[in-house]
Amino acid sequence: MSIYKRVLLKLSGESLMGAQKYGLSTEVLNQYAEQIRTVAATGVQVGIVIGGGNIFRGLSGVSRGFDRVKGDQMGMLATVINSLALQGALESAGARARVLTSIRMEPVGELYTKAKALELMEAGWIVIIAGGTGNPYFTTDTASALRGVEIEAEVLLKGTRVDGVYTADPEKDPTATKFAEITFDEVYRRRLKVMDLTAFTMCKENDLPIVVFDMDTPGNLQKVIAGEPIGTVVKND
Ligand SMILES: Nc1ncnc2c1ncn2[C@@H]1O[C@H](COP(=O)(O)OP(=O)(O)OP(=O)(O)O)[C@@H](O)[C@H]1O
Ligand SMILES: O=c1ccn([C@@H]2O[C@H](COP(=O)(O)O)[C@@H](O)[C@H]2O)c(=O)[nH]1
Repeated sequence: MSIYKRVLLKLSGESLMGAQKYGLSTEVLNQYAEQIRTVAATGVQVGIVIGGGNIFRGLSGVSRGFDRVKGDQMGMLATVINSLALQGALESAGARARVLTSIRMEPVGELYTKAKALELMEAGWIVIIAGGTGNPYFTTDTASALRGVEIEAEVLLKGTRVDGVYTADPEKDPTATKFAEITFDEVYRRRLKVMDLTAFTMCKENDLPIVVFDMDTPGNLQKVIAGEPIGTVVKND
């Protein structure tokens, strides 16, 4: 059962490492693929954007002497590697998945357009949108907000390794408490780090609600799609 017709799922690149220090964990990929296959089988249209932090981030390159634009392009290519890996895991799980890229690179994937993404989703394909926004100085959080708004998703599902938005970073402050629901304005006021500000503002201005939830627990994606209150909902008043 789904309360949504179309969703944009943002997956953390860093989470794809699992217990490793770098790269891709087959176990995590297969676990994510199984959750996504299950919800897509209920008829909900699924668009996906994946981060690249398990491989490369442009900013970390700058600290090692890389040019920022080249570093960001390397980061965007890292998201393409992750997207192809997830596509493979989805196919192995028996799902139909296609990769569209924000930077032209056929035959790796067809160039992303809104029309192509909608055509595929309406025909039952899971669509993975790779390569971030295609531009440096952005993040995949911003890419997920942008693509979520473009494809007219009803919600941006931010699947991450924490189970919601807290009063402070729960990985640093054990006394932090979780919000079941919070407004965009309250997140600004409290300076909480839900997503980077560019991504966050894009969601607020276009009235795209965000659900932050723990993707590492099997079955959670299904629960979020069914409207169960397991994460944190961020929305306008
Ligand atoms: N107030 C807060 N509530 C919840 N999480 C918070 C908060 N402040 C900071 N965080 C941190 O945000 C992180 C989740 O962000 P995210 O999923 O974007 O990870 P990422 O490593 O940036 O992903 P990617 O690899 O895609 O760039 C968690 O590690 C969490 O500790
Ligand atoms: O639109 C975009 C998206 C991403 N990048 C670069 O890729 C890396 C990885 O993405 P994360 O969101 O950090 O996982 C990012 O650090 C940027 O360097 C980009 O340039 N433009």
